Amino acid sequence: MGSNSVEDMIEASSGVHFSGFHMDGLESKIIEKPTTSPGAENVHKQPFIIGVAGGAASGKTTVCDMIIQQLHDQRVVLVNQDSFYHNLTEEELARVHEYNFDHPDAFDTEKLLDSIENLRHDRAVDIPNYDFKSYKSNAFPARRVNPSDVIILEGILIFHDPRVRELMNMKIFVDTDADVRLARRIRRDTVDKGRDIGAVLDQYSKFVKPAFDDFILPTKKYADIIIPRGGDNHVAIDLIVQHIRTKLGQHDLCKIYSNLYVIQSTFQGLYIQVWISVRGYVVFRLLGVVRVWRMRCEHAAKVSRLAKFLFTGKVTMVSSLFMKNYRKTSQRGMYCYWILS
Ligand SMILES: Nc1ncnc2c1ncn2[C@@H]1O[C@H](COP(=O)(O)OP(=O)(O)O)[C@@H](O)[C@H]1O
Ligand SMILES: Nc1ccn([C@@H]2O[C@H](COP(=O)(O)O)[C@@H](O)[C@H]2O)c(=O)n1
Repeated sequence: MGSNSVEDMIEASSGVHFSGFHMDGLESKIIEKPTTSPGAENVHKQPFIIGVAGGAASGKTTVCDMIIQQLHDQRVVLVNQDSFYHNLTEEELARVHEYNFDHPDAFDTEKLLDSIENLRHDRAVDIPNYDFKSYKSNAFPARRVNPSDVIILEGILIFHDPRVRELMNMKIFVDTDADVRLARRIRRDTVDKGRDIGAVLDQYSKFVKPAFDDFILPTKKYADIIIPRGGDNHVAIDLIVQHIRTKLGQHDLCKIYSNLYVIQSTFQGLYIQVWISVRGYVVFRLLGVVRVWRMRCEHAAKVSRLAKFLFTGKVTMVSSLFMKNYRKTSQRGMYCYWILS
């Protein structure tokens, strides 16, 4: 029996309204906890925040650019941790070769947090344009950044502060060999920044390498994904982009319905794999295709019975869970609460 005919039968028998929302590749995983349950129209839309860390010249910016290019149908902004370097005092400027730009204290993390908080609350922010030559964050006009669907936070120590880390929906660590990073750094700092090669090597051995070992490498454990070879790793980047798209699908639902849960499937190989409940609406995955069915609770019982009939035995637990939930719950809004409790 083809999937369309099954869906048609279910739709015909239950009188459900098919919203037409597709989420291919939805995973069976809890993805978001509800906090409040305002009406769908009033729910504040939260951006999907991706953190990209890794050593200097590991290819973080390159990886971010590739991700942004591939996510061309999304509104994405890139916020670089470099923009939040503290301005140096006159004294520090006079002895700049003794300044450690690779230490967590070199960054104004409070300002970074403030900017992200504003973006998360739909407010545009001005991100400083850091100048590596003058060591100033106010040498150029700031960049106006508008709230977006996706925010990418990139920087050597972007995983260092737990408050920043906790804002991230996905964490990526770009893992490139130290000798490759050093070779790129020498070229970049001498050619692009006009620095003396002796000073570049001194800075590397005095600050960059120790800080990598002490502060950057220890944050690798927070990464959800580690990309070896940075931008050369097209397979990893393709997979990440695919994953972001999937997550954005789920995330969009969570943005719309604040009390949405995706529940863990324990019935491997079943046709109905994932059940999500949204304040009286039901979303489920049927025959490998994820569809959002909008139905009232009274229709849910009919669909449950039909599913049980069609997939005899296979969906007993799901449907009984479903029925039990339906019977126990008189208020529509309580539906998903019961499933997880
Ligand atoms: N895969 C690569 N192959 C060759 N050069 C690269 C590659 N990735 C990055 N680079 C170069 O290395 C330097 C640092 O890359 P970048 O992406 O800016 O790293 P990061 O943001 O980690 O400092 C840049 O000059 C960039 O052009
Ligand atoms: N005035 C400065 C500020 C920073 N650096 C170095 O930049 C590196 C971080 O930038 P990436 O884009 O490579 O992540 C870091 O290692 C700092 O030492 C600098 O040299 N001068």
